[in-house]
Amino acid sequence: MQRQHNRDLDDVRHIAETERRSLVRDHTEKLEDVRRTLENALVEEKINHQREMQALSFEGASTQRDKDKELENQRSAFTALEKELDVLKTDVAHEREVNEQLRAKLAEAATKETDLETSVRRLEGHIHFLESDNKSQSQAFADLEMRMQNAIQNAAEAMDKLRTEETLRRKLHNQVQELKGNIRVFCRVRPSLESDPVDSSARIAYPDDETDSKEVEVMGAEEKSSLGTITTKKHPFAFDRVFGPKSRNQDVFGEISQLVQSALDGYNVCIFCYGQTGSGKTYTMSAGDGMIPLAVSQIYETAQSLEEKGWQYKMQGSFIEVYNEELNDLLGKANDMDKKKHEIKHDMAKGKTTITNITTVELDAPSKVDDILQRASNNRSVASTKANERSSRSHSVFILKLIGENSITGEKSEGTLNLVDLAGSERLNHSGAVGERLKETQNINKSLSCLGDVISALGQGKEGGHVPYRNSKVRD
Ligand SMILES: Nc1ncnc2c1ncn2[C@@H]1O[C@H](COP(=O)(O)OP(=O)(O)OP(=O)(O)O)[C@@H](O)[C@H]1O
Repeated sequence: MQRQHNRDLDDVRHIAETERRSLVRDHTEKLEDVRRTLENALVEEKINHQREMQALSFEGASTQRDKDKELENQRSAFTALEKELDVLKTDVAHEREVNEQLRAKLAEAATKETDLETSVRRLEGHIHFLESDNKSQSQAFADLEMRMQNAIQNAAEAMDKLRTEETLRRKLHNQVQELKGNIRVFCRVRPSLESDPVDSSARIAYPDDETDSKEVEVMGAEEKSSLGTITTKKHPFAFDRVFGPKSRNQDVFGEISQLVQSALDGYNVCIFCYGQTGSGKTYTMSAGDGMIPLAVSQIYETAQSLEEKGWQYKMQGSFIEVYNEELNDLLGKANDMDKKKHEIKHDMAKGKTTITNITTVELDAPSKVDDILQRASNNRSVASTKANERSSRSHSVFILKLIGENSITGEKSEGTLNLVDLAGSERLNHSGAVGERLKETQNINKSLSCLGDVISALGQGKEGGHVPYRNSKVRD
C-alpha cells in the first residue's frame, strides 16, 4: 500500500510536474508573448516618441525662424518709421516757417486793409461831399479856380519882373564894366621854373599884395655911388590888378569873368596876353584850366540859366593865327596852313568884322573846347617842326561869337569874345635874329607896336579920335 501510495504519489508528482512544466511553458510562452508585445510596444512607443520629438524640434525651429523673421520685419518697420518721423519733423519745421511767413503776410495784409479802409473812408467822405453839398462844392471849386488864376498871374508878373530885371542887370553890369574902365591891364608873374637859368629871376616886390594887389616893383641892378654907397633902384608899376607867382588860373579868371558875361550880353570883349617868350601866356590862355576853357564853361552855364528867362544862345568858335602878317585857320586842314588865303572884312554899317574861309565850330557842349584846342595845337605842330616855337612866333586868336535871342521879349544880342595869345615880345637887338627869324621878329614887333598904338588911342577915349586899326592884321 505504501508502495502503491508511493507510486500514486509518484504519479501525482509526475502529473503535477508535467502540469507544472506545461504551466511553466505556457506561462513562459505567455510571458514571452507579453515581453514581445511590450518590447514591440516600447519600440513603437520609442519610434512615436522620436517622431514626436522630431516633429516638436522641427516645429520649434520653424517657430524660431518665424520669430526672427518677425523681429527683422519689426526692425525694418521701426527704421522706416524713424525715417518717416524725420521726414515728418522736416515737414513740421517747414510748415512752421510757412506758417510764420503767412502770419507776417497776414499782418501786412491787415495793415494794408487798415490803410485801404482809411482810403475808402476818405473817398466815401469825398463822395459824400460831392454828392451831398452841391453848393459848397461849387464854391470850393470857384475858390480853387480863383486861387489858381491868382497864382498864374503872380507867376507871370514875377517872370515879367525877372525879365525886366535881367535887362536892367545887363545894363547895370555893363555900366559897372565901363566905370571899371574899358581897357584894363593886369600883370601876372609866373613862378620860377626848374628849367630857368640859375640867377635869371628878376627881383620883384608886391607892396600892396595884402590889400589892393595893384602894384609891382621890379628891382634894378645894384648901383655904387661916388661915395661907395650901394643902392638898388626900384621901378614901380601900377596895374588894374597884379597876380603874383602863387596865383592860379582860376584867380585870373575871377577878374575877367565879368567881361565874359558882357560878351554874353552883346558886347565885344578882347582879352590879350602879352609878354616875353616863356612868360606864361599860353599857360594862362589855353591850359586845361586856362581862360579859354573857363570862359566857355562859364558861358555855357550862364546861357543855360538864362533859358528860363527866355534867352536861347548859339555859340560859335573859331581859332586863327597871325604869322608873318598872314592869317591861318587853326581849325582848318593842316595842309592848308601857310597856303590858304584869308582876308579880314569890315562891315561898317553893321559894325561887324569877319574873316573869309575860316572854320566855325558850334560849341554846343563845353567839352568841345578841348577838341578845338587840340586841333589848333596839331595844326601848329604840322606847320612847324616845334609847335612851341610856332606859338612863340605867331599870334593866336580864339574867337567866340555869342548870338542870343529872347523868344519872350524879342530882344536880340550878338557879342564876341576874343581871347588873344600874342607872340613873344623880344627886342630885336636882344634876339640876334637873322634871315627868316629876323623877318618874323620884325613882323611881330611891328604888329605889337601897332596894337599898342590902337590900345593907346582907345585908352585916350577921345570922342571921334582916330584909332589906327589898319596898320597890322592883329589890331583888326
Ligand atoms: N603860372 C604858372 N605856373 C606854373 N608854370 C607856368 C606858369 N606860367 C607858365 N608856366 C610854365 O612856363 C613855361 C612857359 O609858359 P608858356 O608856354 O605859357 O609861355 P608863353 O609866354 O606862351 O611862351 P611863348 O611866347 O613861347 O608862346 C611852360 O612850361 C608853362 O607850363
